[in-house]
Amino acid sequence: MTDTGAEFVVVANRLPVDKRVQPDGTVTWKRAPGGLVTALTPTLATREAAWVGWSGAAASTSLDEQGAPLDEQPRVDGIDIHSVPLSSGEIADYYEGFANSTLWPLYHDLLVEPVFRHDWWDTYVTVNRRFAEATAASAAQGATVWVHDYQLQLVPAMLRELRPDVRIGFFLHIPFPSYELFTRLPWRRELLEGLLGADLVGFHLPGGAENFLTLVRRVLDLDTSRDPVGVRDGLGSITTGTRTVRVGSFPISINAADVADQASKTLDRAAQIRAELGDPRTILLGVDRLDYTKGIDVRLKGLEGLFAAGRLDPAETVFVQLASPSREQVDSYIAVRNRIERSVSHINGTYGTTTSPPVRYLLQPVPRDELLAYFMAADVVLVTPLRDGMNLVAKEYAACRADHGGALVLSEFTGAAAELGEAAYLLNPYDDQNVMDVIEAAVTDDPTAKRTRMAALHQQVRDFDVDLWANSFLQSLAGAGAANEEIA
Ligand SMILES: O=P(O)(O)OC[C@H]1O[C@H](O[C@H]2O[C@H](CO)[C@@H](O)[C@H](O)[C@H]2O)[C@H](O)[C@@H](O)[C@@H]1O
Ligand SMILES: Cc1cn([C@@H]2O[C@H](COP(=O)(O)OP(=O)(O)O)[C@@H](O)[C@H]2O)c(=O)[nH]c1=O
Repeated sequence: MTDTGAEFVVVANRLPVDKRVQPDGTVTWKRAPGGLVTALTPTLATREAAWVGWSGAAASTSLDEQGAPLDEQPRVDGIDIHSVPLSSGEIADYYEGFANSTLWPLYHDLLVEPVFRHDWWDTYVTVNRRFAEATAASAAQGATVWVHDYQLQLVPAMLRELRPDVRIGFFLHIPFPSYELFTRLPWRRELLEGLLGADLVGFHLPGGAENFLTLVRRVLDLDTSRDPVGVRDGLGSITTGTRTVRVGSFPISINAADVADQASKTLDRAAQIRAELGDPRTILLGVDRLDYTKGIDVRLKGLEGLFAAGRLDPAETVFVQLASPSREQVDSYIAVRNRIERSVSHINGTYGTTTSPPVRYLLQPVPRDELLAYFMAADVVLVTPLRDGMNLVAKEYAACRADHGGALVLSEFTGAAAELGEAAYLLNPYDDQNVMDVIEAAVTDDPTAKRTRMAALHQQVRDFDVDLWANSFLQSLAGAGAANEEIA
């Protein structure tokens, strides 16, 4: 970053690092897990960049030995970090409240009932303004600013007011709902107007982009394009005052070559994992944040059904579920955790022995190398969300398997299904019978057929990687920004 600000600024709810304050007051910053962080790391490595976000902890007033405030702007892995402080009340009302108890369930097809509270909305506005102000202070003249996700939908308009000179892109990582769902929001106009501060608004899938165009047309009465939106191409457009906001579909991906390379170094550990699990005939694997959207209970129910019907032998099958704790103070997350843990106990109590339970469940974040070793050890990976914006786990598994081993079971209701659906074992998580049939097929299918499918999956993620995602978005943003600057 120069003295006058960074040329490229990422703005996201989460920093790509976690802040830890030790009992002696020492502060350390550690890389944090999560899809967005994983996806953007390679892009940032090639740019002089700043990242504005929240550390994940409540703001403290900790002082160093000289009585000065602890540094909230470290440089980590070559990125200038600008930490936006949130109080514990703001975490409750903005993050756990409006973001994850209102918007998250509403945008994920009402899998749980969204809560609409005006005090949460007020805090969402306050926190979005704080993010916009921190961004305005960190961006160089004419910088490119990339705002991410549902937690920050008001930032584009707030930032444009503070800094009309910068180019603003916004990308939504979760599904964008239909008119019928979105218009339940008492603040529907404000959220749409917030997004329209951007030069380019991006979604994973064309369907999200088209929902947005429809909403802007019907709620705000603005002129929009009506043609179908393409993938990385065929942008939609909205005319607002003298500006044109472009709207597009940019499916996120991963650094597949890097994942394949790292995975190839984990083969000894993968063999050890198989041995530690008792060398079963089949290892099934799930890897998720513990979220009700991920359908962890769907796969447990399917597995139980297959054991009960004698279609899979629990003595020869181990299902490993790696679950990373998430949003642990939110009621719906406490409820899904209880449901999953009851189901794991029930299956192990019914179909296991004291020495070989068929389900192994870990409620801890798993480091990357260990995760890749599990992918290499697994015969089948189960990705069964009821709804998911993309799902990078599915793409990471495909990238790992350069050996064309294993099989991917994938829900139709993930963004990833749009690209991987033909070669994966696709299932409908709402259909019990289909869940059992598809898991059974992925376990028992002819090995040659499985290898053909995995070869296609692997090639897909190699061809459409995260650089393509970032470059296509940023190129479209440059075009959209330049067109608006010409008019201004
Ligand atoms: O920050 P948290 O509350 O701990 O949640 C972690 C992230 O979850 C969501 O991820 C989404 O983005 C992925 C990458 O595009 C996508 O594959 C996945 O389908 C989405 O659910 C959320 O959107 C992020 O903001 C969170 O940081
Ligand atoms: C459970 C777990 C996951 N990871 C990594 O986190 C991301 C998850 O991304 P995805 O798009 O599948 O879903 P969300 O963003 O969570 O909604 C992926 O890169 C995983 O490899 C991890 O590093 N450690 C974990 O324990």
